[in-house]
Amino acid sequence: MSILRIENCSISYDEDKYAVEQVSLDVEEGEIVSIVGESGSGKTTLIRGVMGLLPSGGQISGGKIWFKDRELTAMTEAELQAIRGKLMAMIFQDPGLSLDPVNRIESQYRESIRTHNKRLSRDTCRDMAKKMLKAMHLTDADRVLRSYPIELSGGMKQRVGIAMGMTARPLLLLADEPTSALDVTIQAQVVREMKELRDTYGTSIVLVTHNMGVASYLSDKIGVMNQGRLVEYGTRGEVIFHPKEAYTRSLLDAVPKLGGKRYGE
Ligand SMILES: Nc1ncnc2c1ncn2[C@@H]1O[C@H](COP(=O)(O)OP(=O)(O)OP(=O)(O)O)[C@@H](O)[C@H]1O
Repeated sequence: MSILRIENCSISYDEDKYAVEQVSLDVEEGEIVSIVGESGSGKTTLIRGVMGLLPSGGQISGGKIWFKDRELTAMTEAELQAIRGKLMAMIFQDPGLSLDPVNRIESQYRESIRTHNKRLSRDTCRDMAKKMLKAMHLTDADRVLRSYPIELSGGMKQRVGIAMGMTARPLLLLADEPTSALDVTIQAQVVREMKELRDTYGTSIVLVTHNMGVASYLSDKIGVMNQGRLVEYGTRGEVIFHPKEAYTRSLLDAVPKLGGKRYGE
């Protein structure tokens, strides 16, 4: 069954220009879909539109978005809020920005869990947090929980962000460039850990990235956006090895080769 279905969706900030134009795509249960494209191609706008979190001035000007059998584009803000964070979570590019610098990780984590489960005890919240932090390979979870954000590295903060997003076991995780602020080695680890989370919990993931290498490693399907349009959409194998569009080929050609190979095959 589709977890996310986007049908002919257009999103605009100005009346006469579309940031996203007539995009349609399907994300199945447990599937990882990457949306690739250059800066300004509309990737962030598309996933913010799915979450109902467009910046002011942005609006869905056409089409429909479905989460399972419920139409998101017909929901009130209160209905969307009930879904956000619980069934559908979003992770942002800069892990530092979503954490409050003056509070320890544990209290922020607890607050995020209690948004949807008000009655859970401190101990229960702590156990839930520790379990998910360990799943993200933060082995010294106690120390992480005691820390302030400034005491953690960029990679650790991003793992905390992903763990927090995953604690409610959402069916869909939307991740906007979740690794691009990290250095290359840490990036590869975090990407691998996201894949493990999908394997463990069956979460569908939509990943926005400008990095075709990351998309190729992680995805079941890849969508390519150019100037607001989804110009290519298919399985990883189709898009990487048999791209239909010259634009996709140009993105593929830009991926650096490692040991004469680009995609580890
Ligand atoms: N808050 C906003 N107000 C007005 N226009 C915006 C706003 N946010 C984005 N846009 C415009 O919408 C288009 C798509 O931008 P978007 O940020 O979705 O692209 P992107 O592919 O995610 O780029 P990046 O990789 O740089 O984040 C661009 O033309 C951009 O200028």
